[in-house]
Amino acid sequence: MTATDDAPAISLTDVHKVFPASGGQSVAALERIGLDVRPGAFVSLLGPSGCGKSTLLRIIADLTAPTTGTVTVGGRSAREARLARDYGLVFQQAGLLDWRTVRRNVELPLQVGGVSRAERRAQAEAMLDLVRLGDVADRFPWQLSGGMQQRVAIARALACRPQLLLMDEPLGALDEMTREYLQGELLRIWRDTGTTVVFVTHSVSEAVFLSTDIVIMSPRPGRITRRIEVGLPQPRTVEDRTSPAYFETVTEVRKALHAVMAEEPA
Ligand SMILES: Nc1ncnc2c1ncn2[C@@H]1O[C@H](COP(=O)(O)OP(=O)(O)OP(=O)(O)O)[C@@H](O)[C@H]1O
Repeated sequence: MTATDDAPAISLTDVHKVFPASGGQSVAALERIGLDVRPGAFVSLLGPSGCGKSTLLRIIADLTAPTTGTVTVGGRSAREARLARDYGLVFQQAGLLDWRTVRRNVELPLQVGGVSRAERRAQAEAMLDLVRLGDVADRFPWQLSGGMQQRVAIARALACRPQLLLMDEPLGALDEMTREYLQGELLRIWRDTGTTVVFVTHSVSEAVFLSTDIVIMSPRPGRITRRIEVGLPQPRTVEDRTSPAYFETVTEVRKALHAVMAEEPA
């Protein structure tokens, strides 16, 4: 489970992804992607619909193979990292099993990995405490709010103590208040665990509040056009959302996105 000490958490070199499309055509979903992510970073992928954010995340997770190019996760191939359960995944929908209690949902990846009953119970409880849901461990997912379900999904993704957390619009389906609350919670969990995070979002304000780095992408073909380091102080708090530095960064990111949109054919 240990990565090579000074290896980047993720490294992509000259990654291309072409999907077949109807009528014998093809879609260049990603072109010439080069990206290094340092351990402990919180990197957001931001860009208009269809620029390849999810495809990039899926390639890092080894759920999709790149057409060409190389991907390493913690110094090993994406496949080796997947087999070593070196990352956790969270999607927009929590995807919990309704017939299993919250605790047994969090235990599932440990059970699949052959971890003993006592150990997986202890680990699930630690993760539920981390997301502050220890008191609902014996309930079923359908008895929880959408925000609580997403917190269970985060606990499940962290159950194997991965070095990397890959999140595809994990807060996208939640109402604004719950979303803001969970952004704060996510920052706390990121600090407590030291996990590297790659986070797909459409929200500029969310990306600025959460990230150490924002990667801006453009579509057709999907490319990285800019990387913006977010210099806001850590640890961030709700008050940071009203600071001049926060608004300056939001404006900078918005301008970078507008530049991408301006290149789009009408
Ligand atoms: N399995 C697939 N087969 C064919 N084309 C695909 C497939 N998956 C993605 N694509 C195409 O690749 C491009 C990038 O898609 P992707 O879902 O990665 O973009 P995205 O930036 O995540 O979009 P959104 O913000 O709308 O979720 C799009 O043109 C999409 O239609």
